[in-house]
Amino acid sequence: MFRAISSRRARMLLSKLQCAKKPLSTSTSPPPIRVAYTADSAGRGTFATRRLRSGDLIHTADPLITHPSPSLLNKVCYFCLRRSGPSAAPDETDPTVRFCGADCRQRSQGFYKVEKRSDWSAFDDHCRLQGLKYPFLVKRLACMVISGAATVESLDVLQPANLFPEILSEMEEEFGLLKDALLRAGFNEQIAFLTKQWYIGVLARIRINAFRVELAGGSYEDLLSEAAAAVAAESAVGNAIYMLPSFYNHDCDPNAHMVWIENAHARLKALRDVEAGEELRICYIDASMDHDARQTILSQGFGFHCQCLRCMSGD
Ligand SMILES: C[S@@+](CC[C@H](N)C(=O)[O-])C[C@H]1O[C@@H](n2cnc3c(N)ncnc32)[C@H](O)[C@@H]1O
Repeated sequence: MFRAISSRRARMLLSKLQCAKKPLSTSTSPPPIRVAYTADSAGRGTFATRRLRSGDLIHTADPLITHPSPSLLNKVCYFCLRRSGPSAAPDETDPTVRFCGADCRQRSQGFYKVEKRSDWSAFDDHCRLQGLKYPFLVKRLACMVISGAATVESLDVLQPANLFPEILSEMEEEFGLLKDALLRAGFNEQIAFLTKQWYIGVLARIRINAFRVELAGGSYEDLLSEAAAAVAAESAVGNAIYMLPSFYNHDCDPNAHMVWIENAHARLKALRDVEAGEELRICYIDASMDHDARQTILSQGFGFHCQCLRCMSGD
């Protein structure tokens, strides 16, 4: 039914999956899924290796890269995206940044030290004015690479988006501002990897693999601020890149979904009974939209024409 990935690709994928240095939580047993090529045009996908029941936790996943939504910067943890309670003190050197605790502060140390050395005002202002969120993930990855917390090739295994010439020219400005901020801070040899080609390659992967992190848990107070944030069109606490979840394909009537309770630590859950060998698919968009709206967003945002059973039935 599907082509298995070659052993060299499988080894590469495994090493990528293991590259997150310390997970937000640990799980010992391997997840009941495997990544393989689908029989249709969707490329690689995830398949159940045993029967799953509706509601089963398939696996959890920790992000490789996170970044808070720009407007919630002082309201969520700069590392794990947990909503900060009254006890979360702002960073001593930057009142706009908060860590939820010593662990997140310690685990951010490397990239944050690099980030703190640079003046990001031009880059940040440009992204905010243009309403861009993904360049913040590239900025964080670049700082992680410089600090040794991630490798230059961290995202290479993920599928890139096809970029149109207009988007490529827009990226040139962000790239220039990112590089300039790091050069001005005295990073020279350390940013030899930071070429326009690297920037575009990373952003092309982030565009179709980034998840909007929307927390399901929370107190009444959180719900109020969530409602306020939703009004301001900012219901997500941030964006994050995951490795294994990036291999889940889309279906408008999915059999799996990804949930976040308190922070960017994600849970992949079965939405109905799934047989061994069946492909697991999640819904990339708001499933309540009508057929035409879903098709437009999937085609413009993800570059594919959805041919799931729901779309084929015209629903
Ligand atoms: C997050 S990736 C999913 C994993 C990807 N198939 C791979 O090989 O890495 C998203 C991309 O997968 C493809 N894809 C996902 N769901 C699809 C579907 N239902 N039909 C066709 N292509 C799909 C599209 O190219 C989309 O941009």
